[in-house]
Amino acid sequence: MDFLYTYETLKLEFPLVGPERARFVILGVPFDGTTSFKAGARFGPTLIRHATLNLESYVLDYDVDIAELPIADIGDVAVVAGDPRRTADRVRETIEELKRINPDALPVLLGGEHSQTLGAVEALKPASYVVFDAHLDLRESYEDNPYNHACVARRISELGVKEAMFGIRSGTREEVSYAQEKGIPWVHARDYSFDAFIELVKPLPEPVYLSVDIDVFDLSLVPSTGTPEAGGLGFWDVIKALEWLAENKKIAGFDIMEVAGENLGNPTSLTAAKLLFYFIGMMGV
Ligand SMILES: N=C(N)NCCCCNCCCN
Ligand SMILES: [Mn+2]
Ligand SMILES: [Mn+2]
Repeated sequence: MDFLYTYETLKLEFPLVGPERARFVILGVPFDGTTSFKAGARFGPTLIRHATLNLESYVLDYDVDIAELPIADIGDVAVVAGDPRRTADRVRETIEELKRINPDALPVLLGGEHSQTLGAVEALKPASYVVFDAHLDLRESYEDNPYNHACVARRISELGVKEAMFGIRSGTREEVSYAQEKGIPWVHARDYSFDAFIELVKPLPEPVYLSVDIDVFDLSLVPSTGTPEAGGLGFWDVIKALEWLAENKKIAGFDIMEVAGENLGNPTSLTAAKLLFYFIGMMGV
């Protein structure tokens, strides 16, 4: 099966299936055209796939070997350099193609800038958007571009998708007012607790699109990301929250975004790869 806009990349090390038969379909989005601080998100998908080589496919916690699950990797989207909107259109079209041949497929995006989550949300039309992020991403526009990574949650909210945000520790006064005006709940990283998480996600309508901007973690875990911020969440905080969602909500799609760097095996990619295996493992139980 060929997709219009994707090309082949490094694969995971265990046997994969075709996208027609897969339950999990990995898609890389190596875009970093609007990155404002640290470069290198274009290498995110390759870095994450490479970092998986370090991991056992058996996830101890769930007694699940993800090598036995039907996973496809359809490669990376060919980006339109410097154009987040046209690249996100390609993400949307690729996911639409995928859903036509396999309506049950769960897209798993590896990024790449957070701007590209918009394309996945447009394709999947979830009722809710749950995001782990250091940043509110609610700007009307940033650096003259409404499709900049710093605006993605704003664009998604304008689609009428209900949102809830966790691990936040950066935003502007305007973003905070917008969240307040629209009733978008968010939990500051320093106030984060599992109970606070449950309280906000329980009432959300399904299906839920789940997005992890890797910068939600404390920067000691993820130094290589576009806009790193001190004071973030721990690895198990996020895993525990995802486990609750996997158990209690229908998930439309999942992504791990903003992984960057130029060195194979960097800590950020290892954090992202571990998160990827845990997510597939918990969904595969
Ligand atoms: N969603 C995001 N990653 N937002 C952060 C955008 C960059 C803000 N830099 C502001 C620097 C002011 N000196
Ligand atoms: Mn962020
Ligand atoms: Mn973000």
